[in-house]
This record gives sequence, structure tokens and C-alpha cells, in this order.
Amino acid sequence: MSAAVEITGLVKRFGAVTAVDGLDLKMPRASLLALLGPNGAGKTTTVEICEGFLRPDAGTVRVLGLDPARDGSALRPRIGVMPQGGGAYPGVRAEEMLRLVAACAASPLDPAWLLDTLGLASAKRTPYKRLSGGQQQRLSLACALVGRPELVFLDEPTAGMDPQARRLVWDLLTALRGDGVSVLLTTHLMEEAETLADEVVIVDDGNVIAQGSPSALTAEHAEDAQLRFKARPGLNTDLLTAALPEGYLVRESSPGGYRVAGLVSPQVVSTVTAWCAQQGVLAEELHVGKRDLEEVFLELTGRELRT
Ligand SMILES: Nc1ncnc2c1ncn2[C@@H]1O[C@H](COP(=O)(O)OP(=O)(O)OP(=O)(O)O)[C@@H](O)[C@H]1O
Repeated sequence: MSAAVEITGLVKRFGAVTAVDGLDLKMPRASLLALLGPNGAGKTTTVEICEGFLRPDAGTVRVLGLDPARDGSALRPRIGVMPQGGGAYPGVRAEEMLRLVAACAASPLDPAWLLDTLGLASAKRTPYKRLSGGQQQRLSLACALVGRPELVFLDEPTAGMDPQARRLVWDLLTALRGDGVSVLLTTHLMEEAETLADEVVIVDDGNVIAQGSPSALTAEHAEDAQLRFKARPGLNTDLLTAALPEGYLVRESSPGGYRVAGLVSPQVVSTVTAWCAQQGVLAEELHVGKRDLEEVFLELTGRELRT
């Protein structure tokens, strides 16, 4: 059986901007793959090419074994699409919208069940424009799923949702994947990728910079626990590095956010807090723990993921 998505050497330019720059990716069926990267990394462009909305400048793309640019009419009934920012006629009611989309599918899911599962039952008669941002997102997700697609593309599916709604969506996506649906989503949220994905593909500047399961990625790039803390921005990290034993490195990874690279011991924690005290600074939110995907990204690019 063909892969859910297979991309080789994908290039897409917008004038002088190279949005996607030779990207390769292979996603097996019945898996959940998260494209993780900062703004402008090329995630949406990649997904829109897979959906057939954009044409690549170079490279090959196969979705369920089909070429989205050429075989769009065969592909469309088999995929679900949740674009970034949704979009619907402002006056249409939530349930009406979902029933309209369901009417286009050969064997749709029950719209009432889907609304209930996504916590939208009480808003089913609410016009689209009066739904909250998170409700609009969930309705858009329902529209992507109602046609029982084999593969869904979700562009930042939980952006703007509160934690409770996000959890509903995560549970639904996990259940879908369990039922054999393939899910490709984009996200800025490291926690979302870590919680849901079988495979995480970290994208930056239109290219894949790392990929693997969340546990493999964090294990591959991190042997030890890390120490991080918050304090006022602009501390002299060279001086703090000098106060620590050789081999440790302190960086201010975001304004007021500090990370100490190297094996964490009680002595290191004590040196850091004592040094801060000498500067008259309180080290807040002191945290010792395994590296996460955010730190893997920082390590690979020297930049924060959430920029
Ligand atoms: N239609 C367009 N015209 C011109 N430039 C574009 C267009 N679409 C995307 N770009 C540019 O291509 C690059 C990649 O954008 P893209 O939206 O694919 O990134 P992204 O990773 O999805 O970012 P975000 O997380 O903000 O959605 C950016 O520099 C963006 O400004």
C-alpha cells in the first residue's frame, strides 16, 4: 500500500522567498505526523501543496499514492482539510454548516454525534460569526472529519483553544488514529506534538532539520537533565558560566529565560542560586528536567520555537 504522504525534494517559491526548500517527508498510513516549526517555516505551504491548493515549483508529492496537482478529483473525497483560520459564511449556523458539508460526502459521520464529541452541541444553532474562536476552530475540524476521510490535514488545529477544548480535540485525534485514519497536522505547540504524534518533523527555513518519534528526538539530542530558570533579562551569562565548573554553558534563550547546559547536580543548582543571590536577583521557576522538543529545536537552530 502507498504511504499516506510521500514528498521528495519539494520546492516552492513566492517571488524572492523560498518557502519550501527541498523538503523530504514520508508518512505511513494510520499514523499521526506533526510538522513542528516556527512562523514562516514553510509548514502551511507544504500542507497546501499536499491538499492540491498550491503547485510545487520542483519535487514530487504523493498523497494516498496520488498526485494532488493532477489527481485532485480522485483525491478530494478521500481527504479532510482544516485550513488555518477556518472561514465560513458568517450567518450560517454551526449545525447547518456541518450538515451542508456532510451532504457532499458519500458516507458521512452523524453530524449531531460529531458536534457533541467536540463540545459544540449547545452551540449548534449559533451563527458562525457568534462562535468563539475556539468554537469556530472545532467546527472547522468537524467539517474536515465529517466525510470519514482516510487522511486529514489539520493546520494548527488547536490554535486559540482553551485547555479543555484542546483536550477534547486531542482525544478525538487519538481515537481517529486508532481507527486507522492518517493525520498530518502542523503546530507551534511542542506539547501538542509530544502528546499526539507518532512522528515529529521539525521544519525550519523550508527544510526538515530533525525527525523521529518524540522520545527518540529528545533522547537523541539530550543525554541529561537540564536546569532552567527565569530572572530579569540581561544577566551576564559569561560570569555565571565562569562561576560553574568547566564544561557548563549558560544561555539566555529568551528574554529573562536562562538555560544551563550540562549535567545537573545539587552543587550546580546551589552555585546558580548563590550567584543570582550575589547579583541581588531572585531565580524564579527553577526547573530541573529532561529536555523537551523545544530544547531540541533550540539546540538545532539556536532559536526559540515560539518566536
Ligand atoms: N502566498 C504567499 N505569497 C508570498 N509569500 C508567501 C505566501 N505564502 C507563504 N509565503 C511565505 O513563505 C514562507 C513560509 O510560509 P508558511 O505560511 O508556509 O509558513 P508556516 O510555517 O506555515 O508559518 P505559520 O506557522 O506562521 O503558519 C514565509 O516566509 C511566508 O511569508
